[in-house]
Amino acid sequence: MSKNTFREDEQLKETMNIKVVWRLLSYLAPHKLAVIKTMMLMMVVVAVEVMNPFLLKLAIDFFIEESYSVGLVYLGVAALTANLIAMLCSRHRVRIMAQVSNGILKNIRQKLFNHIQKLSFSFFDNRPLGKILSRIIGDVNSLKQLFNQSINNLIPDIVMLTVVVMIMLAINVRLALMSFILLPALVISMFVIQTIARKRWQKYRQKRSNLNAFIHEDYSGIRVVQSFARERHTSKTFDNLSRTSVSSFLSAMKISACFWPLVELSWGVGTIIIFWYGINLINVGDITPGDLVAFSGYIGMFWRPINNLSNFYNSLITNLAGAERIFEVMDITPDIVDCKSPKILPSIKGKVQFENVTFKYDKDGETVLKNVSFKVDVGETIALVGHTGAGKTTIVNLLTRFFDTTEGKVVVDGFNVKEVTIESLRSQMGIMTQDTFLFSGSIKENIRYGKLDATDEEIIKAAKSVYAHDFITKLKAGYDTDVNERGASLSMGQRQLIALARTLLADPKILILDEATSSIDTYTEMLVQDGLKKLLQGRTSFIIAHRLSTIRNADRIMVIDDGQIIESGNHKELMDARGKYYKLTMAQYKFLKDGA
Ligand SMILES: Nc1ncnc2c1ncn2[C@@H]1O[C@H](COP(=O)(O)OP(=O)(O)OP(=O)(O)O)[C@@H](O)[C@H]1O
Repeated sequence: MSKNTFREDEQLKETMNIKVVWRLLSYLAPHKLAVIKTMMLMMVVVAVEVMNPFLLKLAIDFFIEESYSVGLVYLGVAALTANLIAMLCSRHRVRIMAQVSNGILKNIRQKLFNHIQKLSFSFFDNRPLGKILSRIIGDVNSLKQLFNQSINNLIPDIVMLTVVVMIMLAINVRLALMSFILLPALVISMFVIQTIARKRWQKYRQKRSNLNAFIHEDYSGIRVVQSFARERHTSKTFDNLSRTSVSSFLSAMKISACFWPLVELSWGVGTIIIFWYGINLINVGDITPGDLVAFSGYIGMFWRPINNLSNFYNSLITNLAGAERIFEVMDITPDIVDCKSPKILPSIKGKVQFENVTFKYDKDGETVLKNVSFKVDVGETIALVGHTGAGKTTIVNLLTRFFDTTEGKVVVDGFNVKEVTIESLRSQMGIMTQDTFLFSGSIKENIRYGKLDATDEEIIKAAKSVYAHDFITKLKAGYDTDVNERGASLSMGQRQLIALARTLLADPKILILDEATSSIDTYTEMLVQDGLKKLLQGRTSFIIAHRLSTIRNADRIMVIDDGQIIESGNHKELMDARGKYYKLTMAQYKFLKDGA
């Protein structure tokens, strides 16, 4: 699968709108009580609002016409009290719903974050980090408005509309039917608009995601950008992406903006029709003037929820694209998952066996490992050497189950790695890869990452064993020195030493060091090797290194070439055999000698 870059739009699977909506609504389930409470509060508000025009009709048709001022005062006081209560209920409702909608967003974001963390390397390999961030932050935020509106307006507006329609029908059926005359045309136009708008909002979210991906990539590679003085070039790319994002937004907005004028036009025309028709009905004695005044109050209450509902519909269309993108990621199943009834790998000794392992990264891709078999005894140190791209890292990727074998099996202490839980397997392995990643925080915190409950003494001991202690204590704040994001304030070699201490602190039974000391100077490496020798005792370890002096003392050296083990033995045996290992060693020796 080719990597989706900032240059390409992410493709979404078509999902039915209604399914996405139901799925979104299911997040309301844990907040049932709060929603019911809000609805009850809203009922009070709706009842008072609906009552107001009726009180006006009473005032006009009875108290004013019959000059009964005491009744008018009572009516005024009752109306004022009812409206005050409604106002308090409304305030309380808004507060509850703010809590509910924020709770839902937190829940969705947490779920998405946890899910993405479990996804396989291929997920991360195939899309830029900026696009992933765009989903966790941008798309989840876009749901906020949707939830706020849906809870605050949707249900109350539907209730209000139903009650008002019933009252209008009760006042006068013909007048009421006249009010609904424009509705079918409005619904059809809205449907047409939404079909176009949804596509446009999807496009906008894709373009925004591309922009995020580019910003993330550019800032991550800022050293390369600046060292090649490519700032003008990247600014131009940014400008292009940003323009595309803005124009896709404007294009979507243009169509969405048709919603409100349409509703307002219908509202205006509808009101004119009612007054024209209502006056005719008064003239023939079908309704009283009070009925028409009350009706004109209800007509406002009829169109306002319709306006709100159309706003909600508009916001649903606008933000549904965000929800679709969130659910699409949630539905991706990791390539590597626990089998149906996995065993917990008991505390291992460290015996490893590869049985006829064949592997391809992609189904249709190249075969990277070809029928590889070997056995490693408890405590053995195995070195994997070979040309770039020969398949060394792939072997340890299969052992740690970052990928699954295409054929054959990988066995640890008699257990097929596919049949045990991933957590019980990986928690007994210490893996240090080429890209030494340090988290923002202090050196101490970074080393402690290997064992979260480690004491300061244990941390210092681990650092001492890899000869990191000396340079750490020379730093201004010692172990409390901040390493900045990704360890930017340290040299590559220093970062590797810290990562090495972190891996060793975890006290793994199987240790994997993939180019773990490649950036450390030869002298320090010699010291580190010395320290490692003691630490490797009793542990099975796999060491991958291009610098062959690093692995000279390994119990066994396996030479990988074109996905196969072509030589295996200790340094002396392989040198005596004068095969590939001998050639590689001599070539390196000559290179160093010529360079000296
Ligand atoms: N995630 C991946 N998806 C597809 N192909 C991959 C992936 N990782 C590695 N490969 C391919 O698999 C082959 C073996 O890669 P591997 O990383 O195992 O080599 P290596 O011997 O460790 O190389 P190096 O010494 O450069 O680290 C290479 O041809 C590489 O292009």
